[in-house]
Amino acid sequence: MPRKLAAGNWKMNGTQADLAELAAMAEASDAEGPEVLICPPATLITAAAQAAPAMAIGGQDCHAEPKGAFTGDLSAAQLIDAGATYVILGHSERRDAYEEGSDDVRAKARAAQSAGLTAVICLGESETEREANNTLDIISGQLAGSVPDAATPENTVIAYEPVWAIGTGKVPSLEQIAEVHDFMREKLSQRFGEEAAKNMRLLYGGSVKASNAEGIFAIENVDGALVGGASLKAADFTPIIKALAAS
Ligand SMILES: O=C[C@H](O)COP(=O)(O)O
Repeated sequence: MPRKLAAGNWKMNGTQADLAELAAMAEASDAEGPEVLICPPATLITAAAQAAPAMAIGGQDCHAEPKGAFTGDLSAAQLIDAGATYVILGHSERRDAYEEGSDDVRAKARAAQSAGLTAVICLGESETEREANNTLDIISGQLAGSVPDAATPENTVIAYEPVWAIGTGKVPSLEQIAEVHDFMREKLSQRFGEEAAKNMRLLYGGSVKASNAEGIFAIENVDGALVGGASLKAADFTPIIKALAAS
């Protein structure tokens, strides 16, 4: 069984003053428990890595090219240089706002993995797609299109994040989460083999809170969570880490 992962995505939130939260979160991280990852804004990666050496630190995006004239972008090697070991790719906020398609996500994931980062590749259906009963088709397409052929349990984590559940307080039923996670595990198994698929961590993301974490973590193919709003404060994130440790 892979080591579980409690991941926090701070999105465009946080300044130096918020690093104090990391120290409190780090107290809930221990070598026996789940791995804890925080992906702060890029401006805080180095300081976060120094402030919380027991936790993993990640970026929220990277460019597919290793360097060049890409104003405002960051390469995978630059994230590593700053102290990151993970990078979130294909988050729906980037798929939507920057029109990133699965081909773009796969190219970025290849660059990240080649540089030595673990890519947290996000997928998820919109509310319209869910209502039209297209969820599994969407997941299948995004999984096939976004995950590089060189994916391994070490360099890849998959995060299922229904777009309609992000920041809304709406959460799929436990049966709906289980259905998608079982489906992803099976698809990964067909492509990468049973052993690799079993060890590739599958996270659920979308309005995870202390109050719903226990139920979500009890689902067989959920290996952790990608948490947005509830990862900003130790008081909110620590109970989620503890629920994962207890699952
Ligand atoms: O990356 C995290 C997700 O977008 C979930 O965000 P949320 O926990 O605020 O719903």
